[in-house]
Amino acid sequence: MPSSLTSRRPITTNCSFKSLSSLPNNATDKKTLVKPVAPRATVVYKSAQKHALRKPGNESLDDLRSRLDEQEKRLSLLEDNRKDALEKSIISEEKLRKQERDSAHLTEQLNKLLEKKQDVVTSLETTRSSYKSSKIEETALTQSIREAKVEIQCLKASLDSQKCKTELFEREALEQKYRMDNLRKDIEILRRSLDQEKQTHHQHEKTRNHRAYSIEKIQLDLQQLQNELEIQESRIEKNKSDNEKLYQEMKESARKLRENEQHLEDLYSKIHKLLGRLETNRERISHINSEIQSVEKEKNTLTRNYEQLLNEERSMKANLVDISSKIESLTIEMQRLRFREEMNLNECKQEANYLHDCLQDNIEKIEQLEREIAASQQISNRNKEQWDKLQTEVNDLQSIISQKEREIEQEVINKNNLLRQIEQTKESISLQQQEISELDKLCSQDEITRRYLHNLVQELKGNIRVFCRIRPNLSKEIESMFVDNVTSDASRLSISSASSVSSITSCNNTTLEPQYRIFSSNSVEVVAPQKYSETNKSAKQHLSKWNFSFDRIFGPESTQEDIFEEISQLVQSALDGYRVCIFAYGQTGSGKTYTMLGGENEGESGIIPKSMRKIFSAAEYLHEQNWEFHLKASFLEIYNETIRDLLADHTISKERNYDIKIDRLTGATYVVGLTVEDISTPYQLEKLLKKSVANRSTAATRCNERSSRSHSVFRLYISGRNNETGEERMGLLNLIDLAGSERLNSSGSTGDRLRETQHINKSLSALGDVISSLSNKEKHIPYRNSKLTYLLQDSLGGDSKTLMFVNVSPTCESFQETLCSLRFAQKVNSCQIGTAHRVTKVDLCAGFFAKECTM
Ligand SMILES: Nc1ncnc2c1ncn2[C@@H]1O[C@H](COP(=O)(O)OP(=O)(O)OP(=O)(O)O)[C@@H](O)[C@H]1O
Repeated sequence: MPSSLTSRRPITTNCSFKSLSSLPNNATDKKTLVKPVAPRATVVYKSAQKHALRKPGNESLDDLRSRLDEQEKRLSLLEDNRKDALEKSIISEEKLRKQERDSAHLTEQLNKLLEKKQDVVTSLETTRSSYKSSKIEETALTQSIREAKVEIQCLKASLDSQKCKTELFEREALEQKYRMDNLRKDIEILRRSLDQEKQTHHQHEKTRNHRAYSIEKIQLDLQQLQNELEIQESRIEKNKSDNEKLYQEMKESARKLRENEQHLEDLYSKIHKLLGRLETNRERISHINSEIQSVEKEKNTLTRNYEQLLNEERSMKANLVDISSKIESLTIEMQRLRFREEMNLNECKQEANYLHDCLQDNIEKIEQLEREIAASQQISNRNKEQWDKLQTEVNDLQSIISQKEREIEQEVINKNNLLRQIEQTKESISLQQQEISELDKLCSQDEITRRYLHNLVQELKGNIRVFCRIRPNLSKEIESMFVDNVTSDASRLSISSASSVSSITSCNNTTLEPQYRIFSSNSVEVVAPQKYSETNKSAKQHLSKWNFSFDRIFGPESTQEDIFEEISQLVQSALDGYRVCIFAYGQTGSGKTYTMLGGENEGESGIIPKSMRKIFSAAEYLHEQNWEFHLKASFLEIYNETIRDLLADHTISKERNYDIKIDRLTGATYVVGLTVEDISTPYQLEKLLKKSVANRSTAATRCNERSSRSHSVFRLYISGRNNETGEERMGLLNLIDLAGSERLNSSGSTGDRLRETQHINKSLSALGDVISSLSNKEKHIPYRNSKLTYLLQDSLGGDSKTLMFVNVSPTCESFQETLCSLRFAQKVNSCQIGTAHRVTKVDLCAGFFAKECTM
């Protein structure tokens, strides 16, 4: 304490006096200082005085001398004692002086320490005052933060209320949208009901009154809807103004937030400054602490000095103890101060942390508020857009309503007109219905007559018929012809066409190449130079001629439709319950597959797909006459005299051995284990055909790169029943694409291909043999000579209808083959193989059809 410290100074002087007072009172100079050693000298002096009191005359000289020596000794002794005392006094004097110096030094140091303490106290006071001011600032800041918080809360509350309002608005907007949707649906329903009304209006006169009533109702509803729309509009208007207000409020709150933000930023900077000041105070305190530590160190050294001095000088001890106690009290005070300072510092730190946290919170809140403001702005924008949309929709709806009103008016006018028309139409319909029933009767009679006449025609034509089809030159063939003409064969002569009916030239218009001249629908003349003639090479004529006549000849210009038109009656026969067999014969590349299955392009479908279409449409037509048809199909190929199921998996079909059997009851042939699929839609049939075509074995030969080296047999089993008459029919349609007929030397085949060709030729000649045997009415028909004839035994007999297509290729290279094919076809054409019979015993046939499926 300053007062105590100031009172120390006089004490220091006292202290020095006190130390001196412990000395003898008269010992203020050197002479008096000798006296303390007197006791010993006094004893010597007293004994000398005692000797001197003796009587001098009574003593001897020796005694005197000895006494003198004694005296001299005593004197020297005294002198030594005196010297010792003097030395000791000098030493003690020096010690005292040193102690005095030390004490003066200590006093000086103490004074310095006191000064330093004074400084520390003053600095502490200034720190305290600055701390107080910072505390005041802090409280002010806390207050302002609190205020800011309150403001933020207010803003939050206002934002919440705005949010609520926005949500409310959104909900309202949704409700409006929902209502609008409902309105739209109502309008849609009304429109539909209007349409229905229109229809019913056309149908029944009775509903007229009801419709008028409903129209009125609709009009009323529309009126109501319009009113509702107006209400909605006013609501939307109100919402718009609310929205505007909300928008303004939001703007205001955003502005306030921005201000608060600014304020918070100021607060933040103040806190920053305060923290800086706190930091400097902390530094100062640490500095003071270090000083205190140094003082403490010094104090310790001093204490040690004091303790030494106390040992030497008791008088100083009390003062030193006092000083040390005071120093201790000061230290305690200092510690107390330090503790307080630390406390303050901790408080400051906590406060600063708290302020920092508050600041962070505020920043986060501000950010959140900003986000919320942005979101609410977006919502308001969206609401605005929705409102605009709703308004446009309302406008649209209004225009639709007005249009609908006009339409309704028009409808009312039309309604009366239509009513009149309905009456007229009704009358005409009743008349037409009468006519139709009459025509129906005539139709069923016609159908019976048609079938009878058709079969009559078929029988007259003969049950085996031959059609010849000459395909056109293919583009690649024409190209190669052109190249030949230009490059190598300049010597060729050109001749004019000899045909007045229809003619084609196969290669070019020269006499050196064969020509096919179609004179009528059933006769063709083949003209060729002698080099093409096998028998007549040495003949004098330049040209050889061959005439062929068939049931029908189709030239290269004939289309697939032309072909099918001619054979469609045969397909009809299959539906009528006959066994029909159509096969295509001819050399490789002559157009057999094209005729049976068709070409790759659209509109080139052949007999098989066309027949299927015909059967489905005819079955549909006959369904009206109570006929119910069931179709089943199988597709097989005969390759190297081995049967393969084209509807079964390739690997299974390859491994299996398919045997042909004959049903003894019906005489029908069937293949054991062959796949027979039920067909109920044209799509199923199309799928089946695709599958079988993919499975069909093809191999490349020199003659045709897509040459099919097997006979393919498509069999369609048709069973029909008339539910009214109970009549039953069972037809079978065989559509066969035979393998290419080639002469061994022309095909150039070797190895496997040679074997294939041999098998093909063998089976084709077996077919010829069967036909000729049938024609000659031989007892034994060699059906078993090949798998093909054995399989077709039931369809090549007298009670079935057979049609053979002889396909002709017009190329020069194929001429010899063509000639062979035409000759074979001519032979077949000359055969007469009996009259066809319809199969009507369904029960028998059912067994026949079921066999292929099960065995
Ligand atoms: N009438 C035709 N009109 C147009 N092109 C045809 C005609 N006939 C056949 N062709 C074409 O001639 C080529 C050979 O025909 P296709 O494959 O039908 O002969 P193919 O007699 O079945 O031969 P293969 O016995 O080798 O199977 C094919 O490209 C085919 O499109």
